[in-house]
Amino acid sequence: MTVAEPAGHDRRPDLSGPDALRCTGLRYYFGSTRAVDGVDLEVRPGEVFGLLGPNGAGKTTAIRAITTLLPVPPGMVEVFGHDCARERMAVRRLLGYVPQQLSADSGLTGRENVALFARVFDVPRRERAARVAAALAAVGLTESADRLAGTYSGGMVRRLELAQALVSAPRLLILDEPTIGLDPIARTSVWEHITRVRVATGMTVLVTTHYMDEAEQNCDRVALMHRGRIRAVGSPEELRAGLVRARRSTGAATDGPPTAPTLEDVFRHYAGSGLDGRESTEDGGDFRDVRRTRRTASRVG
Ligand SMILES: Nc1ncnc2c1ncn2[C@@H]1O[C@H](COP(=O)(O)OP(=O)(O)OP(=O)(O)O)[C@@H](O)[C@H]1O
Repeated sequence: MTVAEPAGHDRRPDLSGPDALRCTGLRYYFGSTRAVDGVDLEVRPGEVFGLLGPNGAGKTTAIRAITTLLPVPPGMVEVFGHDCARERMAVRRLLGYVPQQLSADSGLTGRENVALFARVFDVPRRERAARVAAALAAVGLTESADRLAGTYSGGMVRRLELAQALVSAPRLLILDEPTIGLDPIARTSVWEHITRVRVATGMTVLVTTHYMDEAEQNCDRVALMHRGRIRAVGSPEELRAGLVRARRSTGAATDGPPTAPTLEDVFRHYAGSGLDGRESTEDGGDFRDVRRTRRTASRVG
């Protein structure tokens, strides 16, 4: 597969260089609401890293700080060694960002949507057409490239937005809930394309989700976030093994036949509530999901 990338782009991640992302005591408060409350995080070059948490955990706020859309003091966020506060433009050039709010224009074709991003991100004029075509091919939209985005299905719109983010050949691709509101087949398809692009380019991927099954299947490591704080970090296997050890040490695993813990169990252990936000639905978790799904539907329809 040919994926849009600059000449000389090394497909293997440089593990000797700085972390793809480093957050040190990252904080962001909206008035008295501590949306992000002292987050330390390292994402290694080339990994797919999942930020997991229920509605309101602080994932989007953290992502907006990382993408320089919210101002944070120097020293809190670095992308490939560049400080988000001091070197904002350098950081932006390294990032591809697919926000939760849908960003494709339904009145433009798929190709025009991606071309717009190529212009905004200063892809050299003579490379643009080839890079746009390669980004569309990377997400399986070549056949539909000249149709209006307003005629696309929800999964196709999400893939189009992925192509928009890929056309500038980012080193760190950030996806905020990339599969929210999609049916299981479309979710699988979006993930297949993310994985193929990652393998083809060696880019680092940071993704937020509250779908545990997606995190289990697609992330090398995950951070469990709850009420603005990171409660645990590791590969899904490490986190599950840690819970088995914790249960053994407290004697909790001795009753009945052993059951392999899920990431949901791990999250409950560290956060005291489920990743599905069941305990937080009273403050609107379900409503926000419905609202988001509607937003997706209205853009697609
Ligand atoms: N613009 C804002 N003004 C005030 N409070 C906000 C704002 N944006 C987010 N918050 C609050 O900050 C907290 C974290 O919200 P955030 O959207 O970062 O969580 P999240 O984990 O991304 O949730 P979701 O999965 O629902 O998007 C919540 O309590 C939320 O109500």
